[in-house]
Amino acid sequence: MLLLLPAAATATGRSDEPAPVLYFPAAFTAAECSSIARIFTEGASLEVDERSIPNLPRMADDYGVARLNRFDEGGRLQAAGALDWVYERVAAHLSPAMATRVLGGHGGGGERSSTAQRLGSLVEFSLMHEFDERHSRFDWHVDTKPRDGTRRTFNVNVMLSAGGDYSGGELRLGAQTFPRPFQDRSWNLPATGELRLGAQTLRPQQGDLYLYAASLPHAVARVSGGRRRTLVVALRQGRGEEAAAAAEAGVAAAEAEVAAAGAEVAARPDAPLERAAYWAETAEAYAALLSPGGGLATEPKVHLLHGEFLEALGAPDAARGAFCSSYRASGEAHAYAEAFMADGVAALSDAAQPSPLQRHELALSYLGMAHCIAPATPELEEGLAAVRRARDALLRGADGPPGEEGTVKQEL
Ligand SMILES: O=C(O)CCC(=O)C(=O)O
Ligand SMILES: [Fe+2]
Repeated sequence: MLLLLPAAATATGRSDEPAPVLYFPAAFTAAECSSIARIFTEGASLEVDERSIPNLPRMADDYGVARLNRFDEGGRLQAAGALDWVYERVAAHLSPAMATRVLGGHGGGGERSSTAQRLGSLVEFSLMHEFDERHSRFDWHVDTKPRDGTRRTFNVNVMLSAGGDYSGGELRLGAQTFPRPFQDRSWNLPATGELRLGAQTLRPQQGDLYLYAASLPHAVARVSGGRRRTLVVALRQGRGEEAAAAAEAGVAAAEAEVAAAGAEVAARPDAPLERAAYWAETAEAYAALLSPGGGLATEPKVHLLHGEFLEALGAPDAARGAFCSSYRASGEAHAYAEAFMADGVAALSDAAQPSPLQRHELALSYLGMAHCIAPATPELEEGLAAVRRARDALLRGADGPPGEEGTVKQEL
């Protein structure tokens, strides 16, 4: 069944390369799901992954991971061919257009292999996720960012557990909605059934197969009981194919598009931007997801991920804007702005700073942050202007007006 979604394009007029989510209900039988689970429980190593993910300064670190991974250490299961039938099944669901989209072209020469072989050759790793009441969460995250060197492209997931095996544990995914036939299966579809980018809450049935870009934000909601198992296959781009793919997609055009979505992309000669078209799509997806109708505008963590994406892209100013949006999305913009403002005032008399100029620069960065979080705050604007004047006076030299620091503090 072909569900390649042609949509995100509408925002920019691109019609060829949507950020797709491919969904295939009942791609595996219950017995096959049990076989996959057995392959991993018997042949893979058990990893406990429990982490708290650092949040922005002053925000509580309440994002985290608590999961069990049955990891195919060193790709042993894969090398032994234990997963070949799984790759074959996945490949069998991909139309030629989808296969090209997910697995890339066959650039770089070499034998033209079957879709399943090609898929197998692009597996970065395979694991089985296990969530239970103790290992119950995997908060908003992405699995690849620009210039991270991973070449990760798509996540392939198979839901191995039956609905009655666990409670909670929905997959939240910033991606496109699915077409009408799946409307009755708790996809968050708009009533009209049109395609649009947004926040999806998926409750896959046992055996369902779904693929989505690893750069899109996603999260596993808390599992409140039972055991939830999923197969996770991480795909990457083939080696030596970037040049061919880039020539095809037109890197310059794609980079311009990324830039348009993420403000100025600073030159990063240290680490060239690979897969520009992939990141252009990701930028587009974030813009849509975080727009008022996109469904994720109120998720502080997704704004933070957006900021990290823009930072990695080389657009620090746009990244700062996204971080400020994260504070705003918390619903406590004022409290955060006030706290940064207090930091700014304190910086003016921070003895740890070696000079008055440095005290002012530090104060300006705090006040700038406060202003970015709460732009329409008159006293902040006045304070910022006052500190800027004092800093400029310091820059002009010793002939600046005396007592600026004191005056500024009073103004603030
Ligand atoms: O639903 C799951 O268990 C996996 C989701 C995920 O984060 C991934 O496959 O990368
Ligand atoms: Fe993930």
